[in-house]
Amino acid sequence: MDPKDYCFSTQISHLALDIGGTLIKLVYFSPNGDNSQDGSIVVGNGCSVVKGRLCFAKFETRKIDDCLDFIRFNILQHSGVQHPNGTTRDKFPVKATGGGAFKFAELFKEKLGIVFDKEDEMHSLVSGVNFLLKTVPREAFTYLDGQKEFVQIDHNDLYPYLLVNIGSGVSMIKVDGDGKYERISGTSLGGGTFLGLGKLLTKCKSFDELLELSHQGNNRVIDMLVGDIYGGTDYSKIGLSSTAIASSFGKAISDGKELEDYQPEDVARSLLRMISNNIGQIAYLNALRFGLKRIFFGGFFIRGLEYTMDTISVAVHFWSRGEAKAMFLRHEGFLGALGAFTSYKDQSHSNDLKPHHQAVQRAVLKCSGDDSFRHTLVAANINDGEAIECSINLV
Ligand SMILES: Nc1ncnc2c1ncn2[C@@H]1O[C@H](COP(=O)(O)OP(=O)(O)O)[C@@H](O)[C@H]1O
Ligand SMILES: CC(C)(COP(=O)(O)O)[C@@H](O)C(=O)NCCC(=O)O
Repeated sequence: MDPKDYCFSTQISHLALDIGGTLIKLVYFSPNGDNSQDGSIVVGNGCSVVKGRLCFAKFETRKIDDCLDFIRFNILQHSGVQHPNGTTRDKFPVKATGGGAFKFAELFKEKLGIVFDKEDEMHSLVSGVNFLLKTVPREAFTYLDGQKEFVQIDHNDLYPYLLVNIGSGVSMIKVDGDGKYERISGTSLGGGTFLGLGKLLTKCKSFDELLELSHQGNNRVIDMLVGDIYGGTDYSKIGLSSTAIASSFGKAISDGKELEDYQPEDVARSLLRMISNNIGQIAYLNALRFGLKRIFFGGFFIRGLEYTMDTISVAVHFWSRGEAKAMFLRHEGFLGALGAFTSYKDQSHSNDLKPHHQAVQRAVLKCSGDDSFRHTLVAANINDGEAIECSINLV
């Protein structure tokens, strides 16, 4: 990882982590160098506004030591919170969500002197999506037939919607407003299944390698199509074309082949299609249960991959007969971390802390066009989303 890809122009003042089953996601605020001396501009009511960027990074959970090093060297020491000898000089409030906020709490305390301020995972996911949809322009888009189209979000007509977060596993949450939500379903066949089965079946070592393989593959070599069963014709009476998948991996039962006889790229393609299709279908069924027309898909499984988004969109479109719409998010993998970040506003104010360690107290991540601050989106490390220019209020 090259430090130049991250935002370290000045001290990092706020950090939120989402520690999941597969990946650790980080969102941190890097104030601009052009703020006044203490990094802030006073705007009245004892409130100061700091301009800067929300930056994003991710690590594999199994390589948690890399994440600890990153935080130690690039955030704590860089911000003067920790001496190079490891002693911690200041309190640095860190928001944490995901299962790892519990599992690794002791480790972070022991290695970095950080005590997590824990936020609920579902709550954070919902806060993250609402924040993105309400404040970041051109965040949500549809993807169908190779066409990406940004969706204009009407703030007065945002709810209800279904959020489908595809991480290691999949959570489906009906969202009715800010902090108003219910987890209505889920499935254990998620991104972890794709990666886990993919590693076993293709011997590839990483998610990126598996995706790369899937690009080159042809799922029809392994999937049993309707046409394979119906002698090349459609089953039009029930609306199934001859090219529709009748049974994922179904050809493998009759080909008399071993795993080695299949090309790994075809296996990867079939697997990606199976997982994406299945999630699209379960999502649609849950949307139907509650009469929801809009479905937002998040989680790092999607990774902006056209084939994945197309498969999910087609599944939703097909099963809902065009009634429901699948939508995707540019910061798809950072929903939980962003949600945890926005929860800084709930913290109580402490006068003892330096400005850059103060709690963010108002509802206060302003990126939208209707305030006086510029909100250009800045390209950053393409693997880790895009930095978001914004300002935060310190009270
Ligand atoms: N670089 C990567 N390494 C591992 N898995 C990745 C990577 N990029 C995307 N993924 C996919 O994203 C999934 C994890 O998504 P994420 O939303 O971070 O879930 P979690 O919170 O459970 O870690 C993985 O199971 C895998 O399918
Ligand atoms: C347990 C989890 C919320 C953890 O979140 P994750 O780390 O997978 O993002 C998620 O894996 C999940 O919802 N699994 C599906 C369980 C089920 O409903 O069958």
